[in-house]
Amino acid sequence: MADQAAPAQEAGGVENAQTEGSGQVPISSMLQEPSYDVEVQLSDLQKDEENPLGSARTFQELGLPNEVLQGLVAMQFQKPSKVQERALPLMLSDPPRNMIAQSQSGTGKTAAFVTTVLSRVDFTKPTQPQALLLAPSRELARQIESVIGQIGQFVNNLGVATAIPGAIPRDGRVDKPIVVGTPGTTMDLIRRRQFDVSGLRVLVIDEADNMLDQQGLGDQCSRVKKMLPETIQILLFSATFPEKVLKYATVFAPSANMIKLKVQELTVKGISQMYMDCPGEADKYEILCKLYGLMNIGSSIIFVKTRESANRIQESMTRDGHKVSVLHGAYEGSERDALLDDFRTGKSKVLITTNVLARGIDVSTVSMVINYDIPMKGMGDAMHDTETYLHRIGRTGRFGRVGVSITFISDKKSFLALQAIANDLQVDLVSLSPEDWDETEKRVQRVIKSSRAQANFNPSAAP
Ligand SMILES: Nc1ncnc2c1ncn2[C@@H]1O[C@H](COP(=O)(O)OP(=O)(O)OP(=O)(O)O)[C@@H](O)[C@H]1O
Repeated sequence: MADQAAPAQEAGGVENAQTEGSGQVPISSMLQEPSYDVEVQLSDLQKDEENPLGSARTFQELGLPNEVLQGLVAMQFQKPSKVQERALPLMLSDPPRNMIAQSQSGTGKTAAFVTTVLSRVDFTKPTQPQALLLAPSRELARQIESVIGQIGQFVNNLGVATAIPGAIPRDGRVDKPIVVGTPGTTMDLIRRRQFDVSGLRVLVIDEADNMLDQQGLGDQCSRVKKMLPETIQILLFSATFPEKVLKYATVFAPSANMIKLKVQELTVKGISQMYMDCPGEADKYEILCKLYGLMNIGSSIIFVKTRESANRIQESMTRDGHKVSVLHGAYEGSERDALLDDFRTGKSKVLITTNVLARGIDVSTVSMVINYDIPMKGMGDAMHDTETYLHRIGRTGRFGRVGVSITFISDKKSFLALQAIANDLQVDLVSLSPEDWDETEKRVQRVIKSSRAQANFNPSAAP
């Protein structure tokens, strides 16, 4: 069976999310001056106990194996973030206990579960799969593989297999201690007996709310789990856990330790959330080009609803002299890999994509995210999708960086949807007007400049 990581609708959000857009606060009344401070450096943020990056302890105090510690030091991780500090001791305790952990986008969840996996695996058995990590897209699986390679660079016999389409030949075997994959391919490999799961001791599910969603990947993940040893330690991670999915998560990972965020903690302070009030749908394209024409933005991502509109916008922007790439689920795996690699290295700076890249992708140079189409979900796109909004804007403002998100609204439906999202997240949004480009430029450039300055200030947050 093929992976459902890139469905035709490219809906990466949680279909069953319980989002109550009840209170009616007019967006215009939420207007505020953006506040960010370039002078705040990562080391300062990490001293702040209230900050999600802050912590009272050091990695050395967490009792990690030496070679893993060395890897963290080599990555210039000076201190654990809050989720790392709190989750690591719980995940590493004996006997192993399940974990459900929520923490804001870009606060180091990946490093937390990768560190756990590297600490749990017995590398003297280099051909025996012992840890399985599942992610919703091939891009995220490859990224996790790369983080394992970095944090695990001093581990003897480190081996990682990727269970993504095309990676393991039909007659091949999964014979590495760590396996990272998408659920469909992983399920196929287990069923075809190419993947011996009997020695697995840890299962990590990243973007767990999305992965356990019964309308999407939930069925595949449940099937995979049924084939694994009953005693396996289950670790579920995400920036969002809507109540309904959380309930199922507690069944999927019974008796789990839990780290949860309050609603007002969901957003990352460094992301300056703005919206562009476009006169109509037909004006959005021109406004987008004007934004890119006026400003020197650096790396940015433009999220649209469908593959077709992604292609259309890319073709038009290219014709109009902008250098932009497009990535979505219709591309072949190897093309997708090359496109994202080019974006990571800065070879391409503007990426137009769908929800397939809404979650998890970590490119620290991204200073702007555009929601060209506001994320919606449900039959006929009837409902605003707060979770996908949060994950999309979380592609910027990573680990103490600042960034800007601009959501385009063009009619009553999109206006109300954004209002409901702002209400769900209890955030203020800054209004941008296509009538006043001087002001727009000033507001956006201020954040972009801060983002650049910050990258220079702060070597450990630099790409
Ligand atoms: N303790 C640390 N010190 C410094 N940088 C860190 C630390 N932990 C993680 N990072 C860096 O922060 C960035 C974001 O981390 P990561 O991708 O793990 O976030 P995440 O919480 O998984 O985000 P998302 O919710 O988007 O999946 C990465 O570039 C990572 O290298």
